[in-house]
Amino acid sequence: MPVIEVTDLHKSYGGRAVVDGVSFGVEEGEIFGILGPNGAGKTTTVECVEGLRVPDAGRVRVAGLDPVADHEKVARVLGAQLQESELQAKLTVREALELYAAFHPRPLDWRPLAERLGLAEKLGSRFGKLSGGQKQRLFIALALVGNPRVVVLDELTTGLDPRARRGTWELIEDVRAGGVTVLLVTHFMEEAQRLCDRIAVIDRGAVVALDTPAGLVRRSAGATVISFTPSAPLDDDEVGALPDLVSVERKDGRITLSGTDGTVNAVITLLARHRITAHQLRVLDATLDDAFLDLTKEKKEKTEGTLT
Ligand SMILES: Nc1ncnc2c1ncn2[C@@H]1O[C@H](COP(=O)(O)OP(=O)(O)OP(=O)(O)O)[C@@H](O)[C@H]1O
Repeated sequence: MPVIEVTDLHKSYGGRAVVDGVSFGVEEGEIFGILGPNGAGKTTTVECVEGLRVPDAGRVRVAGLDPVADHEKVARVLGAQLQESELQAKLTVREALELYAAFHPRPLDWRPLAERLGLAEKLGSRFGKLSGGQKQRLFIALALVGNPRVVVLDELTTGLDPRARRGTWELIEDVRAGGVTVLLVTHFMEEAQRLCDRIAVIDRGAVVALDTPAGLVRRSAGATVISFTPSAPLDDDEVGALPDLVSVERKDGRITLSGTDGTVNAVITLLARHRITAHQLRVLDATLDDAFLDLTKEKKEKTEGTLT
């Protein structure tokens, strides 16, 4: 049974549906990502999972519990990243960690957690005096200190420098290795690709795709791009007839085609048949970025610059 179940969730603000029939299930021990453009309804969805918002319709369960009706029980199994307004400016880092540990029956030892998140030097500092990245790291520590069964991380590493970001990814991988289920909202494709077992892409309040990161990339319309400068002109009709062709661009004698592996093989066969040499040949696989842009219907841009 999934540890998080969201079924046909609906939520409107002022008559405008921002979550419009979202369903997904997260298995125990999974890292499940939610990706989507700004305003897609991701935070609203996870806040319904956390019991911070009351759904208009639909069903949400965390470890079999209703996050609204069983809020206190859910709070014992679920750790969530706080919003800045939820912590008093005068609280020190140590006090915040001790306070949040005290809320839970079997908390983690907060000292190694603070050390791991680079907060050991800041234990005596007041929350209001921390930098944005230090606050963010404290929020991650507070989400984990209760030793939760499920942790919800909304924009986990936003505002962190690259070293802190990588350290946080390793921490989350270790947390998962300990059996914790992670629900992660992110805008960083590298983060989603590295951490997530499965990803739901939400656009305009609805799940438009749910798959593994590799599965999402495979669905991308122009999953493979081949670019080259032919030694002699290529016939338009023959290019247009290539299998699985998604787009063709010609610029300054260079041709860029997107399609599948089949398109690439057919181009190579076509070139060989006409004894045309492909100068500066480049073949690129699509990334999660490409899949995201395709799935959320934004204009995909594969420029010459990215290929050379
Ligand atoms: N309390 C509220 N009252 C009115 N509208 C709201 C409220 N909270 C969110 N919204 C609106 O609902 C929509 C979805 O917001 P939500 O925060 O869920 O999106 P998101 O996908 O998390 O976006 P982002 O990536 O920008 O954080 C947005 O248009 C937002 O302005």
